[in-house]
Amino acid sequence: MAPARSLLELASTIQAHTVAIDGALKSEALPEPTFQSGGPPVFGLPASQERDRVALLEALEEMRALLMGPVPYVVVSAASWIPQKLELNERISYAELGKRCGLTEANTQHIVRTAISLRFFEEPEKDIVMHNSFSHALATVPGVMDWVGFCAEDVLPAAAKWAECLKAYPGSEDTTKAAFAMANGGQDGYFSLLDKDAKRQQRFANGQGLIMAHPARDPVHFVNSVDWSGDKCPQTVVDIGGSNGPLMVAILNKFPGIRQGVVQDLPGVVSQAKVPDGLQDRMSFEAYDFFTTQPRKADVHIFRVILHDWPDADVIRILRNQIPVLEPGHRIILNEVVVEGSPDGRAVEDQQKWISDVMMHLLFNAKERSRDDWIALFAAADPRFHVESFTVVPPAVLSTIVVVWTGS
Ligand SMILES: C[S@@+](CC[C@H](N)C(=O)[O-])C[C@H]1O[C@@H](n2cnc3c(N)ncnc32)[C@H](O)[C@@H]1O
Repeated sequence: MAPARSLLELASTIQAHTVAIDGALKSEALPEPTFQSGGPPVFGLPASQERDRVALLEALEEMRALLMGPVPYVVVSAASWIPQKLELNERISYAELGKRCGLTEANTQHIVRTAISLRFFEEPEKDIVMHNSFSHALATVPGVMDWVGFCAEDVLPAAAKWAECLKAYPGSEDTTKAAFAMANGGQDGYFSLLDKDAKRQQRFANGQGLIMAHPARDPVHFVNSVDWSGDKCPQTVVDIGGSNGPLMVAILNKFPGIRQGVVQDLPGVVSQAKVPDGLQDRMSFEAYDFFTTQPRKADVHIFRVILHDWPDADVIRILRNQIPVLEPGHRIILNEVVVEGSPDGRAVEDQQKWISDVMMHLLFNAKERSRDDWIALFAAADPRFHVESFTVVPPAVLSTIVVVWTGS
């Protein structure tokens, strides 16, 4: 654990990074973030400032924690349909908003005032409510409500079952014994339940799209981390569990030498996905279940934030299913969080990784893995896999793990 900084040290760190961010906003003529209605909903800071933004958030979080003490935070999943019932700049009474949402005036007031305390909505005059930029973003930014819905309806009920589940199935690595399964009838693991529910599956894909577009997870970090210059550029690439294809689009745009890029996912996902204009002759989608033998030969098979969703025994099955199409020198490339030891005090990044670890456990009975865990898993799947390299360049949070097939 890094030593705590003094209040004055923190204040000067905050000052330095704020000056850097302010300078970047001014030099690019970008607006400042604001809570005011009509303000930009997303802080559109250039990617070059991501390190300053994270360092600033870390210093602020440390300062806040020091000043607040061990006060529990209460996360309120305010009735998620409310933001969509209000237009930008519209001012209405709680009674009218309640009518639109099918809630009583009093319940609406309780929920919205709690949300106001968390910086969503505002009350410009007594008992009148309107959007601020945060609540308007909930109603309008693509993927935000899908992510809120996933957290409220998939994650929270699982979280409520977690303690019971840990006692009922200690140490289980079976997805059908995860807290999510327990909260949903105990028959299916997460993805098999989603495969029977097209709306929920689409909600997950949209929410995931939003999260994966975050500057720390942007596909740009993957394409910058692979050495595919000149002769090293693969001809054929398959992205397994590639959802609606954001990584493949970034790959094909950066590497025109790639002849064919195939995105594989479950049938319900690929049937909704579209190849963007300009990539029709190089990119395609195909249905493939990675618990069956891989049918498609390629120079590179990618798994991006896939294997952390699965317990060790399932990962081993998934990896072995790829072997029939591998030739010597072919690569499997992972893009995954790598956790090392106990959190080292870099609060923002550590919290993201360890909260993700908890989510993997309660949804899938899976986990985030260390470098040694990944090496051991490939060795257990087949000793002919050689883990060649781990690369992560901050502000990326996902490591690129290159694995070479050495068998015949
Ligand atoms: C966490 S998301 C990752 C999506 C994408 N790779 C990315 O980087 O955003 C997991 C993906 O695995 C897919 N998936 C789950 N089970 C699968 C299976 N048995 N076969 C193929 N894809 C599967 C899901 O549909 C989902 O798109």
